[in-house]
Amino acid sequence: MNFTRLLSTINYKKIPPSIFRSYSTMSIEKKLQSVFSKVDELKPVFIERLANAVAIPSVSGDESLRKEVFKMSEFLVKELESLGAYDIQVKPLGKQPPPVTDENLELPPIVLARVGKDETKKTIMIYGHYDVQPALKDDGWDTYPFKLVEVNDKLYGRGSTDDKGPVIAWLNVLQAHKELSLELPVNIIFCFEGMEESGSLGLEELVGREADKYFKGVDTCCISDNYWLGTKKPVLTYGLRGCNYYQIIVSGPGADLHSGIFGGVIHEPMTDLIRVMSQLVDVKGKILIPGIDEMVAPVTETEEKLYDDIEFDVNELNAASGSNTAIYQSKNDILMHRWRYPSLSLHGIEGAFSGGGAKTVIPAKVIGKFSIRTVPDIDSKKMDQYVFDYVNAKFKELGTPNSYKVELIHDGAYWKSDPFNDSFTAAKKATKVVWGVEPDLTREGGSIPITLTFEQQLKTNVLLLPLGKGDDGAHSINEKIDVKNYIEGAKTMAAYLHYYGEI
Ligand SMILES: C[C@H](N)C(=O)N[C@@H](Cc1c[nH]cn1)C(=O)O
Ligand SMILES: [Zn+2]
Ligand SMILES: [Zn+2]
Repeated sequence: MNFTRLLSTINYKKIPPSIFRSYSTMSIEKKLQSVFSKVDELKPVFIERLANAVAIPSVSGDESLRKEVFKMSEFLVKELESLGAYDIQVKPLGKQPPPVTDENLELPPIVLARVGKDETKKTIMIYGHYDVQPALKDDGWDTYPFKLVEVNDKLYGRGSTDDKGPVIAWLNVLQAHKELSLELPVNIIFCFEGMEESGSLGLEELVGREADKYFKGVDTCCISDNYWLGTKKPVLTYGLRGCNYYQIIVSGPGADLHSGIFGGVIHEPMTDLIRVMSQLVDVKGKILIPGIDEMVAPVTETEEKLYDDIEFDVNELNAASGSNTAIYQSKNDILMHRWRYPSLSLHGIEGAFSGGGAKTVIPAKVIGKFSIRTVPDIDSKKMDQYVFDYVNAKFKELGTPNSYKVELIHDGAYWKSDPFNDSFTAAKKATKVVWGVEPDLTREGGSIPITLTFEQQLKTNVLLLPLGKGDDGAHSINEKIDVKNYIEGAKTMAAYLHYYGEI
């Protein structure tokens, strides 16, 4: 039975009014028992809802798929409407700023929605993103990336863990409450964006504009858009690295050329680019651009001790990467280099020959892409200048007549907070009640560009409540979320709302 048909079989009017009265005297634990049973009962519906979301290839980084990103926003609006959200606003963000191929490309909208309007209750702002990373079957996926496939209790598909799984899990929490006719213990404001994987363009300005309007009265923010550190233990997260993404454009010849005719007699753009890109970082991950490491905050004794309690080892890293390629073997080194030191990664070269076979071409124009993950206390603007100066100096050393340009595509700030506020307390209780263990407190190596803005603009704290495991393969091939994490994750979210509501 499809999801819409299943919903239509439920007659909400037939629920006796006595149910509403009985909840008011119930303990949180009793209410949660009902919610958990309902979540278990609705598992097939929840999986189908995620399948419908994954089927929309909402890749924000691919201009040709922008209409799919819009379609995904419409999908969310329909789901929110059917689950009782109100004041749903689809906020346009205007045109995508350069660098962009189509100057008229519209940014996907921000979807805002409210659930509950009880002034005696606290208000939680829940953020998630409905865009995904690119994915092609030919990248090496075992199955078509935009069809959710269940194998051995794991749900495979692009966005299953990042971030459609968690976004849909919040909607599942609404449905469980609705079907139980159980009032939510807090007011919720949803904020879903469609450009997170491409630098959250336009969102910061929107948050600034709406801070005292739509977001007025927010007590805390909760984001489910990262992952457990390993595969066994749930975590709560209090830090993120930032991300500044750059491109280097090199062009020379008027067209792609025959390497037999022009090889050895002209300056090749690709040779220049590779020479410069190879001088950005060494093979052990050391950033070669002067000035960046010098801005990193020193390690304190208190911080050093925090790593001792965390469950993780190099085998978990190797398992998640599917290799034995770790640079560091000790837990502390791995965690510090993932969480509190910057890293520079080379991502690709647009315009380079990348197919099978042996095409003998000299590409006329190539664009190298790389990013730097930033940490406290790196000054983002200063770092940009160091990058530009270094790349320009390296090109000058080449003495090439090819033209070159280095530019920032997007940036997003790092964020670090204190994991000892009411929101973390509620999430710790929720984790314990669902998973039976205390969560580890972690930082995340990835980035969620808008996090710091929420904290600053809404003058509140942010909790990261990840659902998926460290081996989910976010951004990689065969991305998945375990059915258990998806279902127990929804329970954890629900329990978090109830415990936060009672504080
Ligand atoms: C952690 C989050 N799920 C994520 O994947 N964030 C992206 C954000 C980003 C920044 N620039 C481009 N994308 C990431 O960390 O890569
Ligand atoms: Zn992502
Ligand atoms: Zn994400």
